Amino acid sequence: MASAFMPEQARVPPAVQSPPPPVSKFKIALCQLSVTADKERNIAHARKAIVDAAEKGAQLVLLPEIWNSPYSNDSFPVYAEDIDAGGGASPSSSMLAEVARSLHITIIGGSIPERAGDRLYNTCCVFGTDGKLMAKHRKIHLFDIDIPGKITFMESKTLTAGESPTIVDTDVGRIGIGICHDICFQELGMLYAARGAHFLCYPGAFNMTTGPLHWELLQRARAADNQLYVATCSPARDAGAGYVAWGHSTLVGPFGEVIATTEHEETTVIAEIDYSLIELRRSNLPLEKQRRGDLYQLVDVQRLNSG
Ligand SMILES: O=C(O)CCC(=O)C(=O)O
Repeated sequence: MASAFMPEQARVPPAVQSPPPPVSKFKIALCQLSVTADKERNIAHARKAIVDAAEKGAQLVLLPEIWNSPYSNDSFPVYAEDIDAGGGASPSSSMLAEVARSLHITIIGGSIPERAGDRLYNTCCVFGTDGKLMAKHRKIHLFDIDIPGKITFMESKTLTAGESPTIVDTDVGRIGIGICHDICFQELGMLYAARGAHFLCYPGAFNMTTGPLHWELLQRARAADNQLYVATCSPARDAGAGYVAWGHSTLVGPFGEVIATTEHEETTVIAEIDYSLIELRRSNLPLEKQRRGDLYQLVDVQRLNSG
């Protein structure tokens, strides 16, 4: 028999309405970069792609997961940078801060291996138009997979999982950040939507096994579930690399529609985001009003714990 009883800890504050976005329309660039073993080259190469994207009108630039280093457990400790140390300890994030400030754009800086004390994280830095570091997201769900004969990879061999969801108010809207495998967990996307996000950004590097099946499916699902924009950005594919990335960086709109995408070569996808579509889709199909909060609820643990 159905019960009306709702345990105390499942009573969460109501969802936050998305605040009016600071811009209604803007261009985003997804820089699907080639990545090599040469870190200096990777940094200069990323800078050039960002400058080119800004020249084409992009106000928000998204980079791939692990764009300054090969994606491997051997490389993470070697390429890791101490983002908080200052004084040139993180050439990758210094470049992003400088270019965001000089071009007056918002950058979601993909991810790089981060060193913090004796731990390593897979970390995304968000820079505002003044070049300030606005947020740092450490990948919450580490990618451990074992499909014999196809793909085995254990991020947990070297990396530590982040402990916090990351949502950030930028000049181009309220953005929820996830890194790659974080996209598989729908609760995180729902949580960001419940906290008023307009947009979810996932730097990612899916592979040749899960990429064809899950990459676009998950992006469209997160967008359609939550009626907001979703963008992903992958490294370009290098068939000779130890880890072969799927590519296919994509922007999805709030009806689950693919707005812009690409294949696996190096390129920059530039597309327009129109936030008025979020309201349109939410009034066409009012999922939030139809939701049966009397039967099930998402528990926002952080909001519960903060009283
Ligand atoms: O979830 C997947 O299938 C791929 C995830 C991944 O490649 C990653 O987290 O780096």
